[in-house]
Amino acid sequence: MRSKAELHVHIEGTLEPELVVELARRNRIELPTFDVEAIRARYDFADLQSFLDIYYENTAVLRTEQDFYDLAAAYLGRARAQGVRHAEIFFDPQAHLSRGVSLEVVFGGLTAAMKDSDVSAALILCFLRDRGAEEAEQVLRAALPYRDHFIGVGLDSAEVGHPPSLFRHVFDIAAAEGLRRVAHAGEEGGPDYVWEALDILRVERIDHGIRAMEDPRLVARLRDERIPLTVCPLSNVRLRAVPSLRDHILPAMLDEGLVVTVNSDDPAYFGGYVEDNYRALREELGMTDAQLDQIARNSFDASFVRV
Ligand SMILES: Nc1ncnc2[nH]cnc12
Ligand SMILES: [Zn+2]
Repeated sequence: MRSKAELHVHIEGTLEPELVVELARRNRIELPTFDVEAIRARYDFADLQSFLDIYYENTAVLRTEQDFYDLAAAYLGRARAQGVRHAEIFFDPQAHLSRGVSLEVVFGGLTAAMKDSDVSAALILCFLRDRGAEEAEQVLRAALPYRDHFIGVGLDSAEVGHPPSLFRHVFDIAAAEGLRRVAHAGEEGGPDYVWEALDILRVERIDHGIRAMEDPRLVARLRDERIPLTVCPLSNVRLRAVPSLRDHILPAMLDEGLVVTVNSDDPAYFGGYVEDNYRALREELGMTDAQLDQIARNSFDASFVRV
């Protein structure tokens, strides 16, 4: 199996139904069902928002440092089995702060699991764009005492209607703190969101970015500046950003000379971890070993931490 880095995975998106049930029992939280197959049966999504509704609902079972430890330890173990040598992991502090779970608990559990793993790992703090720029700035300021625990900031959650330009100021603060910058753009939103992420937020990677392919000038910019794109093929299929894997634009992105990487996004929800994405590209899209080798090399070139 190829060694690879994973650059686009949300730790909350690695919460498998089995762990949802275990943590709900441990924390005495009521669930609509304790049947893991019934939970999984709900994972039939019409679009990004219908997924996010369930994703945030399930995070309610994460309460204690031990819960965050168990979540990250489970992901790192699975990632290791899929050839991941290094992971740059997103987390959504607002999804926890809003439930009364402190940053100390979140950072404590995640970083302890990272220390105990032999997979190299780093955290990227994501702002929930649908909660606005003011709250994003509050979260960043609250997280600065934990500055040593994360390497960068990102922008996720419901894309359309929440353009990157709204977050200029908080990304400026992050840059001044020496934090790396990424943003989800061009997943459901158009190429204009990718332009804004580059020009206004000064991001160093684009998360998803598949719709950038609609704008030849943007494709040229991404190629010329070697801006990496963290593409998530199984996610795009499950969230209906593309009709099927066979229709995915990823091979064309590679042909354009873009620095494409392949990632799992929210593997507990989308039917596979990162190697499962590589395998699907080979089996369903007929991508060659040489193409997949290039993608794996790109993942190390595009990572913020050298391994
Ligand atoms: N694919 C995705 N897009 C936007 N926000 C997310 N949060 C978790 N997964 C996401
Ligand atoms: Zn994502």
